[in-house]
Amino acid sequence: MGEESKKWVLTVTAQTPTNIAVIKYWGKRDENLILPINDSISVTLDPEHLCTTTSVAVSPSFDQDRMWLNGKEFSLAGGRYQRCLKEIRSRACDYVDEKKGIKITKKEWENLHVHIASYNNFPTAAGLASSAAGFACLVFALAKLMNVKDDLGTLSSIARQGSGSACRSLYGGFAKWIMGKNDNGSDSIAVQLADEKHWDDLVIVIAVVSSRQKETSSTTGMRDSVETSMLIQHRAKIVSVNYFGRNFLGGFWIISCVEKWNRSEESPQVAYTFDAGPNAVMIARNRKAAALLLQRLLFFFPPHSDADLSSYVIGDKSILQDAGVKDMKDVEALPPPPEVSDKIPAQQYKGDVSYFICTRPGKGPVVLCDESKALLNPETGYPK
Ligand SMILES: Nc1ncnc2c1ncn2[C@@H]1O[C@H](COP(=O)(O)OP(=O)(O)OP(=O)(O)O)[C@@H](O)[C@H]1O
Ligand SMILES: C[C@@](O)(CCOP(=O)(O)OP(=O)(O)O)CC(=O)O
Repeated sequence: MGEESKKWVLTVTAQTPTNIAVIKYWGKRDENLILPINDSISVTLDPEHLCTTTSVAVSPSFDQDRMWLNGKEFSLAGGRYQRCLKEIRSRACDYVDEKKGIKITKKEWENLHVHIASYNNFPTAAGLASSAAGFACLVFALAKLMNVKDDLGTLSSIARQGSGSACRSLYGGFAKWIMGKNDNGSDSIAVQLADEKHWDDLVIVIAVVSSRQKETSSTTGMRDSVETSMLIQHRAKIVSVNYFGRNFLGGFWIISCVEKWNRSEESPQVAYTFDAGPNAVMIARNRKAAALLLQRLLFFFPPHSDADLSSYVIGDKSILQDAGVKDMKDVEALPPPPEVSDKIPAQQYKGDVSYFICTRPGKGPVVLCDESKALLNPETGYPK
């Protein structure tokens, strides 16, 4: 290849949502292929509030595959990254861009290196499913770059090999990861159950108790559970006992607040769930329930007095308006919820929650055409 022809760079940028499981994946029957021991179901969260953006580039001038995560170079040596790259490369198709004079044959993709730059707009490895959005975005962006023609089900089975929960992030709305039966994992794929419009007034409120990196990863946590627990089918309990760790109390008081309220109503208003960490995820059946929930949460878990409300409740702030809370004065004026007994003064937990994220079901992966959103320079293929 002449020096002139080494100059071209081809890039694609994609954005992919994260997801929260309502029926959890917990435990693998195959650690390498990442095959689960049960089906799982999740809600995809609105990428406007929580998402990964990944730019990928290919150029004959690159001499190795490289990745930058949240601005820092990140090794691609791990087996999970290598497997995703290999699977996508093996499905690459001929690509022609006559205007730019680029022609890449299926065979040539095998020897071309890629650059990857990714950014999570939320804390990484803190129990907010960064690996789910991250691997889904990596696989989706690479598939677009390499002109892969396979369907989303196949892409989900590749993302699964990066991180199990990632396979569900290939779809908007509500997704199911079918565990499958085959030893080679070919039938362990995710499917969409319903799109994001199916239940469009569902509101998800995440109490971020700690955005520090987790002390135990999901991978290690579920391996320990499978190896040591005879009660894996009761894993919800096991997760809470083993992995709340230091921030256990924040999560515990949130459960207690939600339970008390649900019991006082005719039917449950809010469901709650935890992934492998202390952050509580609450799912309100509609906006009215979400506003009432937020009033309760802000009453029991007010921010420190010097905090700024707009950074304490982030995401879909319209729920704050529905709750009638405009500023810190409104937070301080919130009365104890009616289900709290008049005789015992309600206990409040100031500062126990770092912040709340209000969000809703969202759309699946998209390609971003706006050049300003790209993380790699289109001329050089290096981070901007
Ligand atoms: N944008 C990204 N692109 C590629 N890989 C990512 C990205 N973000 C996170 N990861 C990978 O995921 C790992 C973090 O996954 P981990 O399961 O420990 O935490 P989490 O996904 O944030 O939490 P959980 O899965 O328990 O909800 C990172 O170390 C990195 O390898
Ligand atoms: C508690 C969970 O969030 C576990 C997620 O585990 P990961 O998908 O992060 O684990 P690996 O497959 O080892 O990468 C439940 C769920 O998302 O279903």
